[in-house]
Amino acid sequence: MSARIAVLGAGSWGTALALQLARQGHEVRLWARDPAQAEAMQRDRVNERYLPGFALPENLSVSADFDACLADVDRLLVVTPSHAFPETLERLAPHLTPEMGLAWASKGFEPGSGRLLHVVAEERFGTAMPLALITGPSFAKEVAAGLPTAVTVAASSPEFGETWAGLLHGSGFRAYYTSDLTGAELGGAVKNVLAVACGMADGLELGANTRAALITRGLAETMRLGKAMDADPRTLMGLAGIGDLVLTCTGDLSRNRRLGLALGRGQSVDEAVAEIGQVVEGIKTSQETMRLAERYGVDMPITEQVHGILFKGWNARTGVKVLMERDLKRETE
Ligand SMILES: NC(=O)C1=CN([C@@H]2O[C@H](COP(=O)(O)OP(=O)(O)OC[C@H]3O[C@@H](n4cnc5c(N)ncnc54)[C@H](OP(=O)(O)O)[C@@H]3O)[C@@H](O)[C@H]2O)C=CC1
Ligand SMILES: O=C(CO)COP(=O)(O)O
Repeated sequence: MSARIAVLGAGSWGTALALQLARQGHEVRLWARDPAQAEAMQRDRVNERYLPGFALPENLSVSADFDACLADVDRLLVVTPSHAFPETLERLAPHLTPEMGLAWASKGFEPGSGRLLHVVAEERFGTAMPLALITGPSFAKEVAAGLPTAVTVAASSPEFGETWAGLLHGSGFRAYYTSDLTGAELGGAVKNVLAVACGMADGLELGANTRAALITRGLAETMRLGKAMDADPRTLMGLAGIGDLVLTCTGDLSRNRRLGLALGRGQSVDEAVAEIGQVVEGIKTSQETMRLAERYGVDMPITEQVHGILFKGWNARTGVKVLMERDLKRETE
């Protein structure tokens, strides 16, 4: 059944998900915070700034009027960068009802506290509010192009997970659902930090063995954190974990991987971020992941190196040496 859906955040991912929902026959209202951008998108029927080349269909409208976008909608989906998630919740609060429920597709933690976004939402709206996160290996450009993609919807109840999977599912886009919000959020956030590490190794031309080692040992440290935070390990072995980790560590569409590549080739963080011109979640997420690692007493050496390189002036080549010279240990501990 077709629904009226507000998508809040008109970057590359918000636009691609709005397109996918519109393809399924829903009436989609996309909110852009910049009035000039909203006007240009509504007029030219394309998101020239964040997702050029994909025509917006008639059943997708764009506006900078937040309240008008949310008036009388059946469902709403937040797709801002994670640092804007708490303020977006405050703005949407007067419109939100338990019948509507809250969904989001941002990947990251609350800045300054490291809290998972579902914990932030639960604290704001209570445990009766249905919550769902859309995550998994999904580059916006490929979804917009209609290339086959599989994601997972992690939700506070199987019914709400199935609802969102049903809204999105179709036209070569396959949506699974799960109830492990913690595992799904950890997988989607920490992989951005690990993609910076893989990009750096590739920028330094360290070869395919290094890349495979970083992906595998990166998964090991994510699983250690997941265990400490009661995530289901099967989630981290699925689309939200290894799936997104492999995509982001190896696919050059990844902004996090591209940041790493630039750093490995000797560019500064500021230069690289300016050149990418879009959100690079791994930067803030490296800080918050270190906060979580310390809070839960979990060893996360790759994350620690990325964080040190981004924030403390550590050297990327030295970082690899430090990782290689760690004490001998069992693989599976
Ligand atoms: N792109 C992708 O392939 C995927 C992205 N994601 C996740 O989706 C989230 C959004 O990323 P993405 O769309 O790619 O980012 P982009 O960099 O493409 O776009 C960011 C968008 O967020 C808007 N924005 C920035 N700050 C705020 C704010 N405070 N309030 C409201 N809007 C704001 C920007 O508006 P303005 O132009 O006015 O600055 C812009 O429209 C991230 O968490 C990302 O990890 C997940 C899966 C795939
Ligand atoms: O999350 C993504 C794909 O699943 C997008 O990754 P980047 O943010 O690194 O571009």
